[in-house]
Amino acid sequence: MPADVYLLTGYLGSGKTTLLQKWLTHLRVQNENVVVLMNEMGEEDIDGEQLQGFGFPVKKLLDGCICCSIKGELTEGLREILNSLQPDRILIETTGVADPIDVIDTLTHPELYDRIELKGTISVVDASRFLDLNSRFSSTGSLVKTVRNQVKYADLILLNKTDMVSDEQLQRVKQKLIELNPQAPIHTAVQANIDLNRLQSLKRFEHVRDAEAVPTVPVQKTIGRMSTMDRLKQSLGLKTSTPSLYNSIETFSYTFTGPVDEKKFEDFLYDLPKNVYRAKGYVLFHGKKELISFQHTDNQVLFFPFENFGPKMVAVFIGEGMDQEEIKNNLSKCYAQPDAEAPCQ
Ligand SMILES: Nc1nc2c(ncn2[C@@H]2O[C@H](COP(=O)(O)OP(=O)(O)OP(=O)(O)O)[C@@H](O)[C@H]2O)c(=O)[nH]1
Repeated sequence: MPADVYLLTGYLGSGKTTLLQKWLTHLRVQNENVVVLMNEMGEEDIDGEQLQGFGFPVKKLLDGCICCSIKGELTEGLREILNSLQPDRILIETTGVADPIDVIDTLTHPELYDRIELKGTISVVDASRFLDLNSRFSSTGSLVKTVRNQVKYADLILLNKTDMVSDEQLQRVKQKLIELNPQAPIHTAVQANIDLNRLQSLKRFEHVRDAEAVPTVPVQKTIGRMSTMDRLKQSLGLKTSTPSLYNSIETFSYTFTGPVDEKKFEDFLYDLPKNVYRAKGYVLFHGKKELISFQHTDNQVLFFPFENFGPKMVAVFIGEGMDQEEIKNNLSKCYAQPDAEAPCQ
């Protein structure tokens, strides 16, 4: 029996790991043989730590994007998983900047054809940022394209973070999603809450829609957007005319040397420049014992106590054209505690 494969896509910080955590909790109860394959940019594995403790093997492909630079490693990684673990299901979480079309291309490769069955692509969309990311005026061309492809090639759209938008904005986002992908059902959610049986009964190119959605216009999805010339150029190691977003996205990490001041660190994250698209990691605050998992997107900063003390105290930054020195310099100012307040007279 081929293993069922589900592809989780969606822009940086949209809620993919949050969904995965819920899904794994559900699958654990069902006693299934599941393997998670995670892809993160950069050498530090932040999301993988969040998936420990579910009792399933988590395989990691770090420091590259499975849609382009380490595409070969995806095929290799899958082959290894199939041979050694013989799973019933494989859940793949892509990086937030992966173009799903290239990953789908790999998953439907003849070599893997009879060993896996791609059940579908689930796209997690951040309702609070989608319109902005989709705007050609505020995003780079390659970013817009990736964000759109993440929606276009989805078999199910999880419209997440609806707690952060008004009803009016939510309707505008939905309208845009339907324009991009009239076929995929849209599920609105907070904290990626969805009936998980819906995910598991997912079918590629399904036509089921929410009652509230407008009538659908069937479209033919195509796989492989690269031209023959580009494929030839790529096989020769030459630059193609369709550079992926990954080409311009960079990451760097910073290892903390001790605890930082909570307020200063929060301000530092809120003040990160716009070209830092995502920051996440683990940190210790002065006067607190537990490790904190922090999450930053351009409109949200969150701190959660993290019970597992395993991970390193490290911050990972993802963006374009980032001034690393400036960011590290500002971060180093967070170590000092503010002077104790003068006692009232
Ligand atoms: N306000 C709000 N926050 C959410 C919601 N869903 C997830 N989050 C938070 O958003 C942050 C990012 O969520 P993740 O699940 O890590 O996002 P991701 O897509 O896996 O991020 P990357 O892997 O870095 O691309 C976390 O701190 C979540 O707790 C939601 O519906 N509303």
